[in-house]
Amino acid sequence: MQGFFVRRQVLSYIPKGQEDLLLVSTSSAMEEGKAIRGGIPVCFPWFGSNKENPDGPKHGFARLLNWELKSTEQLLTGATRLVLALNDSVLTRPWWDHRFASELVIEAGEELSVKWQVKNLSDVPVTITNALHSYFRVGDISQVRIEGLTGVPYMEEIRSDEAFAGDDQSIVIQREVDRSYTDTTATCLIVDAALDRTIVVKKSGSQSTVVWNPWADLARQMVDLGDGDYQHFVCVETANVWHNALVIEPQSVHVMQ
Ligand SMILES: O=P(O)(O)OC[C@H]1O[C@@H](O)[C@H](O)[C@@H](O)[C@@H]1O
Repeated sequence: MQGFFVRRQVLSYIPKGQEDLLLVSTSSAMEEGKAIRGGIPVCFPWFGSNKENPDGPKHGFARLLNWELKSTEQLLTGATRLVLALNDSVLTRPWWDHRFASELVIEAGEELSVKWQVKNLSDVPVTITNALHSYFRVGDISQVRIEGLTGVPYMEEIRSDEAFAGDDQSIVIQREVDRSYTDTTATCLIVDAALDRTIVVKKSGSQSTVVWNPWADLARQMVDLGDGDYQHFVCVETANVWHNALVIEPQSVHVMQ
């Protein structure tokens, strides 16, 4: 196994003898203040646009700022553990005027584990939406099947403001897909025929799963996505969105993994 991280997120995780589990576009920005197009960005304290503060950055500020590296450790299992921290500061309060302490615990060994937690240090309850916005690498998007979301209702903003009833089959992506599945804690499987592997996405502390691929037209308009990149990833995101937004009481912690 090999792993690569920046002080914001995981970039890469290469299981022994396999292709990288994740994709980062070669056209991605890498400087602080700009989102990284790939790996596992953290969306917090809101997912998508912030309706109360439309000038706030899309998907929140956590993916734009460098976090503090708190520790690195080699575990007895041989895995590597990194702990990153992001607290409220003069950089975050203009966007979201709440006090918080957040940690990202990354363990890369036989499996990759990403645990994100946030403590509300304000004296009022706060409402957040969030996501671990994983870009999973696939051999060929048109040969991918996503299992685990059969029958789960979803929102698909590009088609309607109304919720869709769940599909009765596993998901196949043949056009732009931007779906927020709600009220689901299910494990998902990304069955990748071209790379002959199945990625198992387990989660906890998450009631929503977002599935996104921009497909060719939207991908062409994205300056930070290289030609043909859309064919080689699918985002299956561990999230809390729409009516699954979280209310965190003062001094309480929410953990999502
Ligand atoms: O371009 P961004 O801000 O990284 O967002 C990428 C996509 O992220 C997905 O999670 C959203 O559901 C999409 O609506 C969005 O387009």
